[in-house]
Amino acid sequence: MSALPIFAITSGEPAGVGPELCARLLERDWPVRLVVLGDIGLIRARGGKSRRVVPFDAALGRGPAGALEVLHVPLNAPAQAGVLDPANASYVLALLDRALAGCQSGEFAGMVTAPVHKGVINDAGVAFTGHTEYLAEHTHTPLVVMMLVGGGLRVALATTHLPLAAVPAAITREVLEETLRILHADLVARFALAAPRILVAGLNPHAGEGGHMGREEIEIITPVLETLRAEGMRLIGPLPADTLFVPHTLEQGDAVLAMYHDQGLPVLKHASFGGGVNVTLGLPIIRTSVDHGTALDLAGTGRADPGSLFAAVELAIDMARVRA
Ligand SMILES: NC(=O)c1ccc[n+]([C@@H]2O[C@H](COP(=O)([O-])OP(=O)(O)OC[C@H]3O[C@@H](n4cnc5c(N)ncnc54)[C@H](O)[C@@H]3O)[C@@H](O)[C@H]2O)c1
Ligand SMILES: N[C@H](C(=O)O)[C@H](O)COP(=O)(O)O
Repeated sequence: MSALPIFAITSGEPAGVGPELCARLLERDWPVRLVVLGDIGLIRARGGKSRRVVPFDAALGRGPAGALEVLHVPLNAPAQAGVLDPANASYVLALLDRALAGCQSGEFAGMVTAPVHKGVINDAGVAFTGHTEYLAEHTHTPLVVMMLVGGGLRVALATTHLPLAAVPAAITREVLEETLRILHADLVARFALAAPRILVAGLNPHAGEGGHMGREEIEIITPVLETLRAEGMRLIGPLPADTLFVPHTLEQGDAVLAMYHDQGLPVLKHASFGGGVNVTLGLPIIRTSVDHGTALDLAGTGRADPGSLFAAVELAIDMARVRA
């Protein structure tokens, strides 16, 4: 029997829903080998006593049938559901570091991340804005693109986790052009779209109303679109963001590029929360993630929906196949 590709699943913030959602991966038969990274005692405790949770054995070509394999990374401090503890921030980051190292070495075919709590990592003294930026930095990738997939939509972002006041200055011609190049290239290479059509949002209300409500569309966005169209990219915009997401317009594109986090993600999450997937484009590895956060209010209750984690695993597997 040939060895199965292994995908690493980081279990994320130990006070959140990540550990119990990872334990629920047992509910399905997967066509690949899944290895959850986390404290094995925590995964067992949050998954319920009857769950079969076993240590990961790298020497095996396949994991034991009907069991969930855990690559044990010890907690720094006991974890209590719903209660954040900065003492475990370095544990959360160690999960990411181990998964990334495995992806880079070829041990893992990709990584899927359960949610982390950005605030508690910062409270522990580590500047952290998200997996997206962390993985970019730790793979020395100058620019990556966050894209969420769900509800029949693909929504990518020109800027990610930064204060709204900092958004306009962050959208330079260089950043926008490179963002569109990454988005286009990965839609081709990882989503099997031969000639993707990308709907590009404006930044300002009504896409600036001809310059009367902001000039970024005229000075930044339109010149970049013209440059890239001349190379053959199929780009539509800049479009007013309020009507970009109406069905008639969405039908004309394969993906949307929104200018900032809360321009694009509320629409996507309204359409698919609990079943959406967050993908990092432009990385040298495959990384997908859930569309939700740590849900501290649900942690330990067993009521959190595993749908987004399942969809994230499925998408990572699909992306690996397209790429292979
Ligand atoms: N992929 C990630 O690591 C990721 C994604 C989003 C948010 N976050 C982080 O999570 C933390 C909490 O964020 P938030 O409170 O804004 O969002 P949240 O997604 O944790 O919670 C928002 C609401 O959705 C519910 N919810 C979340 N996941 C659910 C699930 N699986 N099943 C059923 N209901 C679910 C919660 O109970 C809550 O009512 C923040 O630090 C945020 O930055 C992390
Ligand atoms: N922006 C994401 C969302 O709203 O779902 C989330 O914060 C996670 O981002 P990272 O994948 O960078 O952690």
